[in-house]
Amino acid sequence: MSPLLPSFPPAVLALADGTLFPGFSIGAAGHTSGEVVFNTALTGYQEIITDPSYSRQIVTLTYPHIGNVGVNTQDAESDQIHAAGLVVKDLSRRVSNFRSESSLDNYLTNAGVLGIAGIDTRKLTRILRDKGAQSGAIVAGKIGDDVQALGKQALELAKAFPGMAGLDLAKVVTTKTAYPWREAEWELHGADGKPAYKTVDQSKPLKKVVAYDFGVKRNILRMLAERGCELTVVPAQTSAAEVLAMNPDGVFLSNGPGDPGPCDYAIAAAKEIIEKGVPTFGICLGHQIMGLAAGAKTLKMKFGHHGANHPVKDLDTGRVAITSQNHGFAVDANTLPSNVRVTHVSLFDGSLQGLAWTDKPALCFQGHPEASPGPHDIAYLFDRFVALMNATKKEGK
Ligand SMILES: NC(=O)CC[C@H](N)C(=O)O
Repeated sequence: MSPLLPSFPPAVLALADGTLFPGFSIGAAGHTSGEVVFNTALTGYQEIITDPSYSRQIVTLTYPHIGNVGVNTQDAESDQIHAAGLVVKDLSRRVSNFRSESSLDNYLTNAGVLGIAGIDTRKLTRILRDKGAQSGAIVAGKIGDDVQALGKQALELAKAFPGMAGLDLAKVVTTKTAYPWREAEWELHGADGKPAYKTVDQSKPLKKVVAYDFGVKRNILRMLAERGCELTVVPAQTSAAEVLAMNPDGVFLSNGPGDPGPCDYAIAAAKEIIEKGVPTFGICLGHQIMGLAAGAKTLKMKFGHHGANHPVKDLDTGRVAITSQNHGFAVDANTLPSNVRVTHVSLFDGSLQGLAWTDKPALCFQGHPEASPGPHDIAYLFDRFVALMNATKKEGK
């Protein structure tokens, strides 16, 4: 075991295929299970584990040195850690960053979330890449605990986790009540190095946007607000009638965890809103829900896309964008109706990345244009949504 963490209690990660990875417990003690996925981003561990789309997933970070910049209040993408567990190679023993408020280890512990360090994440990633994402579990014990017994328990839990297919988690992680959002992007400046948040610029023509929260990341809301959107964030199960009664200029469907297939309430709402001709934009789970609303099917990918370096081609401009990705399901390109066209494809595996409706003001993207973490190459999709709203005559105006 890694000599770097001699004073940490033992923990074992088990995969459902029977592979055991003994390591050291970081964060909370106890046990957790979920789908084990790997993320190849080099930065942004705090944004990753607080992304609600990771609910019920144990995230392996392939970058080997994690925790060195600590954690802070501003970089959380939601109000809690959503990943079911965290797997790293080396946990940085020192935290050094002017924005750091706490260590990753403490952050996990305070949130009651388990992590495991000292794992050969390259070996683990090769298994997940070759066999596909699979169920797994972490059991974290106390110093002196029998590692074999921990492993046995972890394997039982791993085998008992049913997998992500069929799981509707959007309605689990969504906000309970609607709320307004006015915070725009932030900048780092000032002697204290604290971020300064901008609010919606009232001098620009404002757009009223209703945002469905299926597990929304804050930076999406900020990037929409930055572009003059006054947002009302609504629970996942809000009906189309309620949304349309707000007379929005546009509707946004957020990212979120789980399988899009069982989200029948959201698929029905998206269908009605798109058919009404209200400009609609979806990201990740929102994109999948829009695809299902159009009559297409979704499929489970072998190991999905989780990272911040995924090349995606814009078929309209021919330009390649390096994008952030986090999804395990995808819209099946072979099932698209004739009024929906493919706008973006992944240059890693050719899978479908973006859609636009030919007869309605609607578009959606499988990856994460808000990045956080990741490059901003594809942030122009937010501008396209605003342009769609500008080009669409609102009923009654
Ligand atoms: N980031 C997301 O919205 C993920 C969507 C969906 N849960 C998937 O895994 O494909």
